[in-house]
Amino acid sequence: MRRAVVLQSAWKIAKAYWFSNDKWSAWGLLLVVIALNLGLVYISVLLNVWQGTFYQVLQNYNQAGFIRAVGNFTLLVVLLIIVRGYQVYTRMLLHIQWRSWLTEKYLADWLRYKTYYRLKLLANEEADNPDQRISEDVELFVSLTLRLSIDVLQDILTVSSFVVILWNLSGILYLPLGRFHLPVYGYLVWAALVYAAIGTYLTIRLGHPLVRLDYDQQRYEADFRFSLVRVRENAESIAFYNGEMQEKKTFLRHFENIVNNYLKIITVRKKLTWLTTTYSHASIIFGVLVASPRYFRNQIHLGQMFQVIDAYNHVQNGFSFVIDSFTRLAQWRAVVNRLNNFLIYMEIARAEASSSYQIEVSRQPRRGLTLKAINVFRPDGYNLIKNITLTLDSNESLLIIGPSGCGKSTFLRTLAGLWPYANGCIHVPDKKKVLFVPQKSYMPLTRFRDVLTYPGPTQPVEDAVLKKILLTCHLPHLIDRLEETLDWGQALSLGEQQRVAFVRILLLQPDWLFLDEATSALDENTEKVMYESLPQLLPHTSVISVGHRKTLLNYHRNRLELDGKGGWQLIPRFAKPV
Ligand SMILES: Nc1ncnc2c1ncn2[C@@H]1O[C@H](COP(=O)(O)OP(=O)(O)OP(=O)(O)O)[C@@H](O)[C@H]1O
Repeated sequence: MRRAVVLQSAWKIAKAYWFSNDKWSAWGLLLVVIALNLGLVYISVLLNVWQGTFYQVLQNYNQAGFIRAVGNFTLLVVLLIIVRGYQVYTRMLLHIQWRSWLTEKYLADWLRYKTYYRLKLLANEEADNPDQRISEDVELFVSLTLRLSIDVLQDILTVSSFVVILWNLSGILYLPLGRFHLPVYGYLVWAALVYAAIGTYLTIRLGHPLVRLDYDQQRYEADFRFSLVRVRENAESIAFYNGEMQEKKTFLRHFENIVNNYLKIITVRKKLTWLTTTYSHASIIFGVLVASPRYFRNQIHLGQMFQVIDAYNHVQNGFSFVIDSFTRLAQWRAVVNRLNNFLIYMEIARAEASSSYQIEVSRQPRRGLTLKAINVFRPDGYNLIKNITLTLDSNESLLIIGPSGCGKSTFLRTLAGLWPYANGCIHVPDKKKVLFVPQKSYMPLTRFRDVLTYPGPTQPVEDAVLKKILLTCHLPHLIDRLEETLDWGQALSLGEQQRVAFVRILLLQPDWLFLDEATSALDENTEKVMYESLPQLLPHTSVISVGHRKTLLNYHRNRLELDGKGGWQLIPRFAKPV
């Protein structure tokens, strides 16, 4: 990204907080930090003046002046310690307030309109590892932005104050030019400026590759972490396949990227360290050398000589801000780039895939579900289901069947509003509860009671009700484990998890229920019990299922057959309701 674009993007990310509802406390805290910084600069100017006095009283063998100078020094240092402590405290307070606000914003954006799901469909590496963006990158952005901006401010203040001191101590230097002597005002300032400009230029040239390398390093680290997490999540499946060697290869491939990139980073860092060490050490003697002509001509005394050296160092440090902060700046650019891309891809994911893909959803007082000219596509544009039009009254049931890969699950995703690659019209009944149940339901890491009521009941569910439903769903052995917290997704068998999904259905009592192979792991008898419990306990619920098993035909009155080439056929009322 170009520099202007980086600044624009950083401003876009930062602006939201500084103009949010929290803006008054943010600006207030920032003002306090700035005031404390001003205080620190002022104290360092006083310490510089103190140096002049101190070395002069030493040179003059003035004991009373010496004792007074030691007393003043103690006072100044105590003040410095107190101000510095508060400066660090307020700066960190501002940091955590800003980070909290930004994290909440990113979390809300990521979860809004199912963006977390849509981002996965984009399958773009720029939108990868949202966990890293929200945890690490937000933290880095806040800490680096504060550090860089407050440091810049402090450096400008320091440089301005000490330039005045240096200017006053510089006097006029006469440069011999043939028979003339050219007067140079403030030569100590110009010398510092030229010295810092050369150092800055060299550092930028040398350190520039770090921007890309730091960016890649963060990405490789996140990919490596993610590959480890995947093995943890799929431990059993990998163990059955004896896939350890394959996994090891994947880990090492990701880790190799980390190492290779790191080697490139350390090569650049080595050169940069040579340059910055040379630069900072040379600057000490450079300051003395530049100030020495005036000292040896007796134009400044020893105290002023030390004052020049001290002021010179301050100005040097101020100018060399880019050098000291180069790696930080590189990191900051990379973080701004990543966060900006994340924002852009979240917006893209939320937007329609394209204007040709648009599902129009209207809510109607009628009780049935109507689909008009619905087309469902794969992301590559292949038309999975063409022009489907049908109406399903409430209390009806529909089974969707067809060969594997023909688009049954994708059709349900379209009806749920998750699938962006579709067009047509859907009229859905107004104010009705709708529930979609996938083949493998999500089991949060929480108490079993909360797993059953996920995503959270509007009213607490009584134990007696829970126990009764657990019995209905053939889960009697779990009745005594309601308070237990476990990784239930790992602990329960797939069949048990599917029965947990039925517990949720019976608790939620939806008006429209969509089941995507929700009984595929159950034996036929248990499947029968589950399906038969629906009309008995939820007589007003319309059920739409996807499945392969012939037995499912017994529990649905209508059938929709997909052929995988776009064709479909509705066979109404082929079976008796159970
Ligand atoms: N996120 C995706 N990216 C790319 N292609 C996808 C994605 N999701 C689904 N598809 C493709 O869309 C087609 C339909 O998939 P879908 O899961 O709907 O089939 P299905 O009929 O439910 O299959 P099965 O009976 O095996 O569960 C498949 O070819 C699949 O590869």
